[in-house]
Amino acid sequence: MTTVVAQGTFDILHPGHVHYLSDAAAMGDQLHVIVARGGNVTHKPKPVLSDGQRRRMVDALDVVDEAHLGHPEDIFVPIERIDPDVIVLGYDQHHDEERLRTALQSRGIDCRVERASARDTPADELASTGRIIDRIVERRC
Ligand SMILES: Cc1cc2nc3c(=O)[nH]c(=O)nc-3n(C[C@H](O)[C@H](O)[C@H](O)COP(=O)(O)O)c2cc1C
Ligand SMILES: Nc1ncnc2c1ncn2[C@@H]1O[C@H](COP(=O)(O)OP(=O)(O)OP(=O)(O)O)[C@@H](O)[C@H]1O
Repeated sequence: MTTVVAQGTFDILHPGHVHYLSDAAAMGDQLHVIVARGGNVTHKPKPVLSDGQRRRMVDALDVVDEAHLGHPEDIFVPIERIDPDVIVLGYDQHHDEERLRTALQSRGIDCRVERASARDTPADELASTGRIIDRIVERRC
């Protein structure tokens, strides 16, 4: 049984998220997803939706076995509990794979780090939370 972990903010689900999570699920038998706490999202605007709503929506996806809210302070606490064989990063996520491997080793966590593939977005789709919000502002405000 290969356990896989994916993680992200997942604010306003879109086909890019489905692609990432399907790719991650295909790398093992069981997919656990860690949903970032809004308070820890500092590299882009804070999520619009609450921590609980984002977790519930990810948990409802077919490819996901279980979605967990992230830890408020220590990102390795949920990893230690889930004990994955593989962590799959999104194709464009800012985390440095080598630094993550080193940090996992120093915590005594034995797991691989992989990257999901990118996806070509069809012309009629918006596969970006930021772009969906821009479209809403443009059309509804
Ligand atoms: C292995 C790993 C575990 C993580 N665990 C948590 C966590 O427990 N709590 C949290 O708030 N963020 C956690 N994060 C960080 C968020 O998921 C991070 O903000 C996310 O990578 C943002 O991605 P996005 O910009 O694609 O949404 C973790 C990141 C990694 C790489
Ligand atoms: N079009 C896409 N193709 C492949 N993966 C994607 C795509 N869109 C998002 N993802 C993956 O899902 C992860 C989580 O997405 P995230 O919550 O950051 O939303 P986002 O839509 O990329 O956000 P924003 O557009 O506001 O930067 C991303 O880091 C990325 O790896």
